[in-house]
Amino acid sequence: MLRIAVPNKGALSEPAAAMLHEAGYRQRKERRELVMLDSDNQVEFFYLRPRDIAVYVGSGRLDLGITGRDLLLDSGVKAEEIMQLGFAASTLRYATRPGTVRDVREFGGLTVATSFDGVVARHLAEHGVDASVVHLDGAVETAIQLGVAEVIADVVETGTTLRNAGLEIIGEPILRSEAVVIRRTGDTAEETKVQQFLRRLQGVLVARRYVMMDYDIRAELVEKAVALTPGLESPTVSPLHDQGWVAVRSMVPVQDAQRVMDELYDLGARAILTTGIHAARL
Ligand SMILES: Nc1ncnc2c1ncn2[C@@H]1O[C@H](COP(=O)(O)OP(=O)(O)OP(=O)(O)O)[C@@H](O)[C@H]1O
Ligand SMILES: O=P(O)(O)OC[C@H]1O[C@H](OP(=O)(O)OP(=O)(O)O)[C@H](O)[C@@H]1O
Ligand SMILES: [Mg+2]
Repeated sequence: MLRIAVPNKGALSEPAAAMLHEAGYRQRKERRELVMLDSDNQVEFFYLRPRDIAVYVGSGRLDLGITGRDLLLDSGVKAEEIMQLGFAASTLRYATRPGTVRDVREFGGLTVATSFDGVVARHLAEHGVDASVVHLDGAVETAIQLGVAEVIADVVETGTTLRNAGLEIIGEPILRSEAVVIRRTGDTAEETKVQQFLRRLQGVLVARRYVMMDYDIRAELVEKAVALTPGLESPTVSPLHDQGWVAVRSMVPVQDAQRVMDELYDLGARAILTTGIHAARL
Protein backbone atom coordinates (compact mmCIF):
# COMPACT_ATOMS: atom_id res chain seq x y z
CA MET A 1 0.00 0.00 0.00
CA LEU A 2 1.35 3.38 -1.05
CA ARG A 3 0.60 6.18 1.46
CA ILE A 4 0.42 9.64 -0.11
CA ALA A 5 -0.11 13.10 1.44
CA VAL A 6 -2.35 15.51 -0.50
CA PRO A 7 -2.97 19.20 0.42
CA ASN A 8 -6.39 19.57 2.06
CA LYS A 9 -6.82 23.33 1.36
CA GLY A 10 -5.27 26.37 -0.26
CA ALA A 11 -3.83 26.96 -3.71
CA LEU A 12 -2.49 23.39 -4.08
CA SER A 13 -5.55 21.46 -3.00
CA GLU A 14 -7.89 21.52 -6.01
CA PRO A 15 -5.29 21.17 -8.77
CA ALA A 16 -3.64 18.29 -6.89
CA ALA A 17 -6.93 16.42 -6.52
CA ALA A 18 -7.78 17.11 -10.19
CA MET A 19 -4.44 15.71 -11.31
CA LEU A 20 -4.83 12.56 -9.18
CA HIS A 21 -8.35 12.09 -10.54
CA GLU A 22 -7.05 12.40 -14.11
CA ALA A 23 -4.40 9.82 -13.26
CA GLY A 24 -7.18 7.38 -12.41
CA TYR A 25 -7.13 7.59 -8.60
CA ARG A 26 -10.25 7.87 -6.47
CA GLN A 27 -10.47 11.20 -4.68
CA ARG A 28 -12.54 12.25 -1.67
CA LYS A 29 -16.02 13.60 -2.34
CA GLU A 30 -16.20 15.81 0.75
CA ARG A 31 -13.67 18.27 2.13
CA ARG A 32 -14.23 16.83 5.60
CA GLU A 33 -12.74 13.44 4.67
CA LEU A 34 -9.22 13.20 6.06
CA VAL A 35 -8.20 9.79 4.72
CA MET A 36 -9.32 7.98 1.60
CA LEU A 37 -8.50 4.45 0.59
CA ASP A 38 -8.33 3.67 -3.12
CA SER A 39 -8.30 -0.10 -2.82
CA ASP A 40 -8.33 -0.75 -6.60
CA ASN A 41 -5.01 1.06 -6.92
CA GLN A 42 -3.64 0.08 -3.51
CA VAL A 43 -3.11 3.71 -2.50
CA GLU A 44 -4.17 5.53 0.66
CA PHE A 45 -4.48 9.33 0.45
CA PHE A 46 -4.08 11.52 3.55
CA TYR A 47 -5.47 15.06 3.25
CA LEU A 48 -3.18 17.29 5.30
CA ARG A 49 -2.29 20.96 5.71
CA PRO A 50 0.12 21.89 2.89
CA ARG A 51 2.74 23.03 5.37
CA ASP A 52 2.62 19.77 7.34
CA ILE A 53 3.11 17.48 4.36
CA ALA A 54 6.92 17.68 4.28
CA VAL A 55 6.99 16.86 8.01
CA TYR A 56 4.98 13.66 7.56
CA VAL A 57 6.98 12.56 4.51
CA GLY A 58 10.31 13.51 6.11
CA SER A 59 9.45 11.42 9.17
CA GLY A 60 8.90 8.38 6.95
CA ARG A 61 5.26 7.91 8.05
CA LEU A 62 4.06 8.56 4.51
CA ASP A 63 5.76 7.42 1.28
CA LEU A 64 5.07 10.46 -0.89
CA GLY A 65 3.52 13.91 -0.68
CA ILE A 66 2.31 16.65 -2.99
CA THR A 67 3.35 20.08 -1.74
CA GLY A 68 5.02 23.33 -2.79
CA ARG A 69 8.79 23.52 -3.27
CA ASP A 70 8.79 26.61 -1.01
CA LEU A 71 7.08 24.67 1.79
CA LEU A 72 9.50 21.75 1.42
CA LEU A 73 12.55 24.03 1.58
CA ASP A 74 11.13 25.99 4.50
CA SER A 75 10.49 22.81 6.50
CA GLY A 76 14.17 21.86 6.48
CA VAL A 77 13.26 18.15 6.68
CA LYS A 78 15.16 15.37 4.93
CA ALA A 79 12.90 15.02 1.91
CA GLU A 80 13.50 15.84 -1.74
CA GLU A 81 11.38 16.69 -4.75
CA ILE A 82 11.22 13.83 -7.24
CA MET A 83 8.82 15.34 -9.78
CA GLN A 84 7.60 18.80 -10.82
CA LEU A 85 3.86 19.07 -11.39
CA GLY A 86 3.62 22.39 -13.24
CA PHE A 87 0.84 24.02 -11.18
CA ALA A 88 0.81 26.52 -8.27
CA ALA A 89 3.77 28.34 -9.80
CA SER A 90 4.82 31.27 -7.64
CA THR A 91 7.85 33.16 -6.40
CA LEU A 92 8.85 34.12 -2.89
CA ARG A 93 9.76 37.82 -2.91
CA TYR A 94 10.67 40.68 -0.63
CA ALA A 95 8.38 43.72 -0.61
CA THR A 96 8.24 47.00 1.24
CA ARG A 97 6.76 50.52 1.09
CA PRO A 98 7.88 52.34 -2.07
CA GLY A 99 10.85 54.63 -1.59
CA THR A 100 12.45 52.77 1.31
CA VAL A 101 15.08 50.01 0.90
CA ARG A 102 15.71 48.58 -2.59
CA ASP A 103 17.82 45.47 -2.07
CA VAL A 104 18.41 42.66 0.43
CA ARG A 105 21.90 44.07 1.15
CA GLU A 106 20.23 47.15 2.69
CA PHE A 107 18.16 45.12 5.20
CA GLY A 108 20.72 45.30 8.06
CA GLY A 109 18.96 46.10 11.37
CA LEU A 110 15.47 45.78 9.85
CA THR A 111 12.73 43.24 10.62
CA VAL A 112 11.38 40.93 7.90
CA ALA A 113 7.94 39.36 8.45
CA THR A 114 7.18 36.10 6.62
CA SER A 115 5.57 32.67 6.82
CA PHE A 116 8.78 31.25 5.32
CA ASP A 117 11.21 32.07 8.11
CA GLY A 118 13.48 29.09 7.39
CA VAL A 119 14.06 30.05 3.76
CA VAL A 120 14.29 33.78 4.52
CA ALA A 121 16.75 33.43 7.42
CA ARG A 122 18.98 31.32 5.15
CA HIS A 123 18.71 33.83 2.30
CA LEU A 124 19.65 36.74 4.60
CA ALA A 125 22.59 34.77 6.01
CA GLU A 126 23.81 33.92 2.49
CA HIS A 127 23.87 37.64 1.73
CA GLY A 128 25.65 38.40 5.01
CA VAL A 129 22.74 40.54 6.22
CA ASP A 130 21.99 40.90 9.94
CA ALA A 131 18.19 41.37 9.99
CA SER A 132 15.52 39.97 12.32
CA VAL A 133 12.92 37.56 11.00
CA VAL A 134 9.45 37.42 12.53
CA HIS A 135 7.14 34.51 11.76
CA LEU A 136 3.53 35.20 10.79
CA ASP A 137 1.06 32.53 9.67
CA GLY A 138 -0.54 34.48 6.81
CA ALA A 139 -1.72 37.88 5.57
CA VAL A 140 1.85 39.13 6.11
CA GLU A 141 1.20 42.21 3.92
CA THR A 142 -0.47 43.83 6.93
CA ALA A 143 2.68 43.52 9.06
CA ILE A 144 4.17 46.67 7.55
CA GLN A 145 1.05 48.76 8.03
CA LEU A 146 0.86 47.69 11.66
CA GLY A 147 4.53 48.38 12.28
CA VAL A 148 5.55 44.78 13.01
CA ALA A 149 8.16 44.82 10.22
CA GLU A 150 9.72 47.12 7.61
CA VAL A 151 9.99 44.37 4.98
CA ILE A 152 7.94 41.25 4.18
CA ALA A 153 8.77 38.12 2.21
CA ASP A 154 5.67 36.56 0.69
CA VAL A 155 4.33 34.33 -2.07
CA VAL A 156 3.70 36.27 -5.29
CA GLU A 157 1.78 34.97 -8.27
CA THR A 158 0.29 37.95 -10.12
CA GLY A 159 1.48 40.60 -7.64
CA THR A 160 -2.08 41.84 -7.07
CA THR A 161 -2.10 41.23 -3.32
CA LEU A 162 1.08 43.28 -2.81
CA ARG A 163 -0.10 46.10 -5.09
CA ASN A 164 -3.41 46.28 -3.25
CA ALA A 165 -1.50 46.59 0.02
CA GLY A 166 0.50 49.52 -1.41
CA LEU A 167 3.74 47.55 -1.36
CA GLU A 168 6.47 47.24 -3.97
CA ILE A 169 8.46 44.12 -4.84
CA ILE A 170 12.20 44.54 -4.35
CA GLY A 171 15.21 42.58 -5.58
CA GLU A 172 15.37 39.21 -7.29
CA PRO A 173 13.06 36.31 -6.28
CA ILE A 174 14.22 34.47 -3.16
CA LEU A 175 13.04 31.28 -4.83
CA ARG A 176 10.76 30.01 -7.58
CA SER A 177 8.20 27.45 -6.49
CA GLU A 178 5.66 25.08 -7.99
CA ALA A 179 3.81 21.98 -6.86
CA VAL A 180 6.12 18.99 -6.53
CA VAL A 181 6.02 15.35 -5.44
CA ILE A 182 8.31 14.79 -2.47
CA ARG A 183 9.86 11.69 -0.94
CA ARG A 184 12.03 11.12 2.12
CA THR A 185 15.69 11.38 1.10
CA GLY A 186 17.12 7.91 0.52
CA ASP A 187 13.75 6.18 0.91
CA THR A 188 13.46 3.11 -1.31
CA ALA A 189 10.28 1.60 0.19
CA GLU A 190 7.54 0.58 -2.25
CA GLU A 191 9.85 1.44 -5.16
CA THR A 192 7.81 -0.29 -7.88
CA LYS A 193 4.57 1.36 -6.73
CA VAL A 194 6.27 4.77 -6.45
CA GLN A 195 7.57 4.54 -10.02
CA GLN A 196 4.14 3.49 -11.26
CA PHE A 197 2.53 6.46 -9.46
CA LEU A 198 5.05 8.87 -11.02
CA ARG A 199 4.47 7.39 -14.50
CA ARG A 200 0.76 7.98 -14.10
CA LEU A 201 1.31 11.63 -13.19
CA GLN A 202 3.79 12.00 -16.08
CA GLY A 203 1.03 10.61 -18.29
CA VAL A 204 -1.32 13.37 -17.12
CA LEU A 205 1.31 16.04 -17.86
CA VAL A 206 1.85 14.62 -21.35
CA ALA A 207 -1.90 14.42 -22.00
CA ARG A 208 -2.26 18.06 -20.93
CA ARG A 209 0.72 19.37 -22.88
CA TYR A 210 0.41 17.52 -26.20
CA VAL A 211 -2.15 16.77 -28.88
CA MET A 212 -1.99 14.01 -31.46
CA MET A 213 -1.71 15.35 -35.02
CA ASP A 214 -2.57 13.33 -38.14
CA TYR A 215 -2.19 14.48 -41.73
CA ASP A 216 -1.66 13.27 -45.28
CA ILE A 217 1.22 14.59 -47.35
CA ARG A 218 2.85 13.80 -50.72
CA ALA A 219 5.71 11.35 -50.17
CA GLU A 220 8.33 13.71 -51.59
CA LEU A 221 7.39 16.36 -48.97
CA VAL A 222 7.42 14.06 -45.96
CA GLU A 223 10.90 15.10 -44.76
CA LYS A 224 9.89 18.78 -44.72
CA ALA A 225 6.62 17.91 -42.97
CA VAL A 226 8.16 15.81 -40.21
CA ALA A 227 10.65 18.61 -39.56
CA LEU A 228 7.55 20.61 -38.48
CA THR A 229 6.19 17.72 -36.41
CA PRO A 230 9.22 15.84 -35.04
CA GLY A 231 7.16 14.26 -32.24
CA LEU A 232 8.70 13.07 -29.00
CA GLU A 233 10.89 10.40 -30.59
CA SER A 234 9.99 9.93 -34.22
CA PRO A 235 6.70 10.35 -36.11
CA THR A 236 4.81 7.37 -37.53
CA VAL A 237 4.70 7.43 -41.35
CA SER A 238 2.32 4.97 -43.05
CA PRO A 239 1.67 4.37 -46.75
CA LEU A 240 -1.72 5.40 -48.21
CA HIS A 241 -3.64 3.42 -50.81
CA ASP A 242 -3.22 6.39 -53.13
CA GLN A 243 0.41 5.92 -54.24
CA GLY A 244 2.62 8.93 -53.76
CA TRP A 245 0.88 10.01 -50.53
CA VAL A 246 1.67 9.04 -46.92
CA ALA A 247 -0.12 9.50 -43.59
CA VAL A 248 1.85 10.98 -40.69
CA ARG A 249 1.00 10.79 -36.99
CA SER A 250 2.92 12.77 -34.40
CA MET A 251 2.60 14.39 -30.96
CA VAL A 252 2.68 18.20 -31.02
CA PRO A 253 2.74 20.64 -28.05
CA VAL A 254 -0.77 22.05 -27.52
CA GLN A 255 0.39 25.65 -27.71
CA ASP A 256 2.03 25.08 -31.13
CA ALA A 257 -0.82 23.09 -32.68
CA GLN A 258 -2.60 25.84 -34.66
CA ARG A 259 0.62 27.34 -36.04
CA VAL A 260 1.91 23.89 -37.06
CA MET A 261 -1.41 23.11 -38.79
CA ASP A 262 -1.12 26.35 -40.81
CA GLU A 263 2.46 25.55 -41.79
CA LEU A 264 1.58 21.97 -42.76
CA TYR A 265 -1.31 23.22 -44.88
CA ASP A 266 0.95 25.72 -46.65
CA LEU A 267 3.40 22.90 -47.33
CA GLY A 268 0.64 20.88 -49.02
CA ALA A 269 -0.57 18.60 -46.24
CA ARG A 270 -4.30 17.84 -46.18
CA ALA A 271 -6.78 16.14 -43.81
CA ILE A 272 -4.87 17.66 -40.90
CA LEU A 273 -6.54 16.60 -37.67
CA THR A 274 -5.64 17.11 -34.04
CA THR A 275 -7.11 15.04 -31.23
CA GLY A 276 -6.71 15.30 -27.49
CA ILE A 277 -4.67 12.72 -25.60
CA HIS A 278 -6.62 11.20 -22.74
CA ALA A 279 -3.81 9.39 -20.97
CA ALA A 280 -0.24 8.37 -21.75
CA ARG A 281 2.72 6.22 -20.71
CA LEU A 282 5.90 7.20 -22.46
N1 LIG B 1 -1.72 32.72 -5.46
C1 LIG B 1 -0.94 31.64 -5.57
N2 LIG B 1 -0.56 31.18 -6.79
C2 LIG B 1 0.21 30.10 -6.90
N3 LIG B 1 0.68 29.39 -5.87
C3 LIG B 1 0.33 29.80 -4.66
C4 LIG B 1 -0.49 30.94 -4.43
N4 LIG B 1 -0.68 31.09 -3.11
C5 LIG B 1 0.00 30.10 -2.54
N5 LIG B 1 0.60 29.32 -3.45
C6 LIG B 1 1.42 28.14 -3.21
O1 LIG B 1 0.61 27.17 -2.58
C7 LIG B 1 1.32 26.51 -1.54
C8 LIG B 1 0.54 26.56 -0.27
O2 LIG B 1 0.14 27.88 -0.01
P1 LIG B 1 -1.32 28.16 0.50
O3 LIG B 1 -1.48 29.61 0.60
O4 LIG B 1 -2.31 27.41 -0.29
O5 LIG B 1 -1.26 27.48 1.89
P2 LIG B 1 -1.10 28.16 3.27
O6 LIG B 1 -0.91 29.61 3.10
O7 LIG B 1 -0.13 27.37 4.05
O8 LIG B 1 -2.49 27.80 3.83
P3 LIG B 1 -3.63 28.85 4.15
O9 LIG B 1 -3.43 30.06 3.28
O10 LIG B 1 -4.86 28.11 3.78
O11 LIG B 1 -3.48 29.11 5.60
C9 LIG B 1 2.70 27.16 -1.50
O12 LIG B 1 3.58 26.30 -2.20
C10 LIG B 1 2.54 28.45 -2.26
O13 LIG B 1 3.70 28.81 -2.99
O1 LIG C 1 0.43 37.62 -6.26
P1 LIG C 1 -1.00 37.21 -6.08
O2 LIG C 1 -1.62 36.70 -7.33
O3 LIG C 1 -1.81 38.28 -5.44
O4 LIG C 1 -1.03 35.93 -5.11
C1 LIG C 1 -0.26 35.86 -3.93
C2 LIG C 1 -1.11 35.73 -2.70
O5 LIG C 1 -1.79 34.46 -2.71
C3 LIG C 1 -1.56 33.81 -1.48
O6 LIG C 1 -2.47 34.18 -0.52
P2 LIG C 1 -3.66 33.25 -0.02
O7 LIG C 1 -4.85 33.54 -0.87
O8 LIG C 1 -3.24 31.84 0.08
O9 LIG C 1 -3.92 33.84 1.43
P3 LIG C 1 -3.00 33.67 2.76
O10 LIG C 1 -2.23 34.94 2.88
O11 LIG C 1 -4.00 33.46 3.84
O12 LIG C 1 -2.12 32.48 2.58
C4 LIG C 1 -0.20 34.32 -1.06
O13 LIG C 1 0.01 34.16 0.32
C5 LIG C 1 -0.22 35.76 -1.49
O14 LIG C 1 -0.75 36.58 -0.50
MG1 LIG D 1 -2.01 30.98 1.61
